[in-house]
Amino acid sequence: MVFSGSKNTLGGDRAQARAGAEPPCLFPTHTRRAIADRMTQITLRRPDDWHLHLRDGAVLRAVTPETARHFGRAIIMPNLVPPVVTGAQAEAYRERIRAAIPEGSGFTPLMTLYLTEETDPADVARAHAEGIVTAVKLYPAGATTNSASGVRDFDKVRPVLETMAEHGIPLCVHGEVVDADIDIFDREAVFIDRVLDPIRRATPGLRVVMEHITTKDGVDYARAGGDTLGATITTHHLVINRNHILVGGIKPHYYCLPVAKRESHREALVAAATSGDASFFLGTDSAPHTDPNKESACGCAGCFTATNTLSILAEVFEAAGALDRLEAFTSLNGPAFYGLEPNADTVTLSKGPAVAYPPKLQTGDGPVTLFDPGFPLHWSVG
Ligand SMILES: NC(=O)N[C@@H](CC(=O)O)C(=O)O
Ligand SMILES: [Zn+2]
Ligand SMILES: [Zn+2]
Repeated sequence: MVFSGSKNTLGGDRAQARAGAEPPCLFPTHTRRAIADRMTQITLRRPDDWHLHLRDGAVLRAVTPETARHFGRAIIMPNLVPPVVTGAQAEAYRERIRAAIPEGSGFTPLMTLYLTEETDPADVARAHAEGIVTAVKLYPAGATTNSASGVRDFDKVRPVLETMAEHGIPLCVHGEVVDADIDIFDREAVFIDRVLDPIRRATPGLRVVMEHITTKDGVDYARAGGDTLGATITTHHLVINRNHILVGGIKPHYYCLPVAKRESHREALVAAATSGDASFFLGTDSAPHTDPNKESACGCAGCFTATNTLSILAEVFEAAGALDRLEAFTSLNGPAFYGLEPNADTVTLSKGPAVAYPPKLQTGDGPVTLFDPGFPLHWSVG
């Protein structure tokens, strides 16, 4: 990562800010201004998104350019209707995505298979060996959007998981139990104890990504999990807690799964994302639903963040005094976990007057509201 000033300059300023001291006026005004100006740009290896929903049809065509504009690669979620369950279906879906990528973009979709109790281990191994599929996605049946075909009996998928461990194919996990007697705010923590930990113990070597973690429990488990365990964190879970959804009237555009938790959990997520720890990397979980499907008596879960994610993340990292660790989270830790090189090219973020994003993305199926972080965004990309 290149700050337009040196890292030492930034570190020095931060140390002074912490000590409450004024920066010393050792430089003539024009030199000081030049240093300040240089602090307002950061150049990062081009980010990747390790958890993304592109959907299909008209929505796919509308949202793909939003991600392709800033990101080098993305792990594409397979929860279409019907889901992407075979290598052949993943290959066909990849073609539809490629057709929606704007001319001249270097964006690469990395495909996943939707794990079912009928998944054929040989098909998974073949699709991975042929470079069609990067990972396999585990949805507990009923846990989230389009998860009805997911797994009910985890013993039934053991042969697939063993094949994946053998071939180094990562398992991406939506980590929530679905038991009616488990409170929705506890479902992630209970999943770790009852499902995830037993799966990892039963299948040593299996590489697992805990997707979109929302709790301190998730942070602690991922941090202690060693080289075979990683965790993605979304943009929106770094910004909102459960009050944002419920206080002052129900806010459907802040409803996603796993549902945002209390503030102390959000703080644990920010601490993890900004720590530089290689266990944690960006997976936006940008999940477009059209407004009528969100603003409904039974609204869909998902926040659409592809368009403004990098601007929001720069604000979050700046507020945490951790702009120098943004690149690890967006661009380095993810490729390292997936055994890939970081992107060769870069993006530059510049700080200036507040950037205005249109509140909605228009699609052929209707408008999709962008996630509103609730604070002004001063960092723009490009
Ligand atoms: N995160 C969400 O709230 N929704 C996702 C599904 C998922 O990632 O669980 C979706 O597909 O809409
Ligand atoms: Zn999920
Ligand atoms: Zn998702």
